[in-house]
Amino acid sequence: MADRQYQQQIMYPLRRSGSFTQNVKILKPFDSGDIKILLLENINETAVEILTKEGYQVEAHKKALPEDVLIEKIREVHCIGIRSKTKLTSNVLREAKKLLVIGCFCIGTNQVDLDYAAKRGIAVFNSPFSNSRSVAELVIAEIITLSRQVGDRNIEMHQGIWNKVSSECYEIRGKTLGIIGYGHIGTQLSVLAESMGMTVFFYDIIQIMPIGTAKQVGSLQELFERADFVSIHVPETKETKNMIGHEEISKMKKRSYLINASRGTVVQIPALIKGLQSGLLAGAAIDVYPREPHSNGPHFNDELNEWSTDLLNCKNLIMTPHIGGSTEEAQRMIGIEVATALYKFISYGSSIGAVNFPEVDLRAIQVAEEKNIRILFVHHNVPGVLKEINQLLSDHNVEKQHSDSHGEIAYMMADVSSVDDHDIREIYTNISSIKENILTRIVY
Ligand SMILES: NC(=O)C1=CN([C@@H]2O[C@H](COP(=O)(O)OP(=O)(O)OC[C@H]3O[C@@H](n4cnc5c(N)ncnc54)[C@H](O)[C@@H]3O)[C@@H](O)[C@H]2O)C=CC1
Ligand SMILES: O=C(O)CCC(=O)C(=O)O
Repeated sequence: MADRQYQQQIMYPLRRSGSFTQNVKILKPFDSGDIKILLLENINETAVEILTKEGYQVEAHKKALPEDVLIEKIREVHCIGIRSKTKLTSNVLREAKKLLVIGCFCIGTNQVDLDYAAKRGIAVFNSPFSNSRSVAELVIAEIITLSRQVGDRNIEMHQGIWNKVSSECYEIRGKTLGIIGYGHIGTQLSVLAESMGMTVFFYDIIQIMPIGTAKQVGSLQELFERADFVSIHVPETKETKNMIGHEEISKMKKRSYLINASRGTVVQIPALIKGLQSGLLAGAAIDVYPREPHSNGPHFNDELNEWSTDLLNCKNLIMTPHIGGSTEEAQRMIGIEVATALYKFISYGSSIGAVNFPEVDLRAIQVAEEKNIRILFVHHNVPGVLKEINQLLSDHNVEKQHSDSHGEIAYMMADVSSVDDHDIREIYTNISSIKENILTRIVY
């Protein structure tokens, strides 16, 4: 058996995936040794299984790591998987000398410095909608719970207090829901709310086709004037930071309800507390906070956020520990989806679905194409680079090539046939010496 074929079949026997046909060649990296993966924040077991089966070394932790430990560990790994708590700032990423790819096992990617990662040639993947339904269902539960003051009755019963009241307890049928951010979660919520007899209005910065009989409004002001319940489903951006403060809350209908399961920086909590204390708001539900603890335990206090005690003392306030997407179904789906994107990028170079990177892919190399190699080249997006690379490859047969750009960076994949083992290093050295090179890899 030829040496390369032997390595692929004997040394990498686990690197097989159900999504690949038998004729597809299992590729292995040139010159990067064993691939090490660090998974944090209790990422679902499905991801651990998929990545281990690919032959990678997987280290999984249940919690987020303190920044100094994170920096220590990130220096050694090719891939890191996180959820919403781990902050991958430029300070942290600067230390990541071997890092190829980041997997956000969630929807939000605001915890990662996406531009800095791209400039370093590090692709970032997320799971754009696998937990959307879970968030929407939680919000529906909260709308009913707030409307019936179930949270307060539950606390009282746990204290042995029987307090049977109907004052200010309502059905949700016939009430109006105002959704801010009509994306994956907002639209799911819209459908569920309408099926329970609510009228839905939404505000979004882009024009969106309404689902069912929901209607888009032109301003937040209009939404606040109409809505009995306001639920926020925007990403964390410069524009959404502190989006809801005293001024916005004062425009909401008297005795309305505010729900935030988006990001903790979107609602100014002191303004929310004031709205609840003054009686303007009849209740609120909060799943996300400006600062969230790194691990489970008794960490939610004034040291973490200075207003915690005031918030905890508010009436008809449901507080949950960022569990909008925390269901078995969502976590399983996210585990499969993100882990699959990660191994396809690491082993085959496909960047389809990356959030900060040009999306490039090539059809698979077949087992019969024994001497084919795949060049993966991330470079600065300036004129003349492709000419240079194609000159370097002019003595070889480029079977297929795909290139695309995203802002300042570009990514090229090229499959080259009939390359002898001793030529691989030379190709690698030549390409990675191009002035505009950010990151060159070869898999074969
Ligand atoms: N609590 C939890 O566990 C979870 C929280 N989330 C958060 O929810 C956010 C939304 O998730 P998806 O619906 O999947 O996102 P999405 O990207 O599908 O939809 C977001 C919508 O917000 C709109 N938008 C952006 N900026 C806006 C602004 N300034 N004003 C009004 N609308 C604006 C966008 O145009 C888009 O239609 C995520 O970015 C994440 O931060 C997501 C999943 C779970
Ligand atoms: O489940 C998580 O850790 C984070 C969920 C979330 O906020 C997201 O998907 O953006």
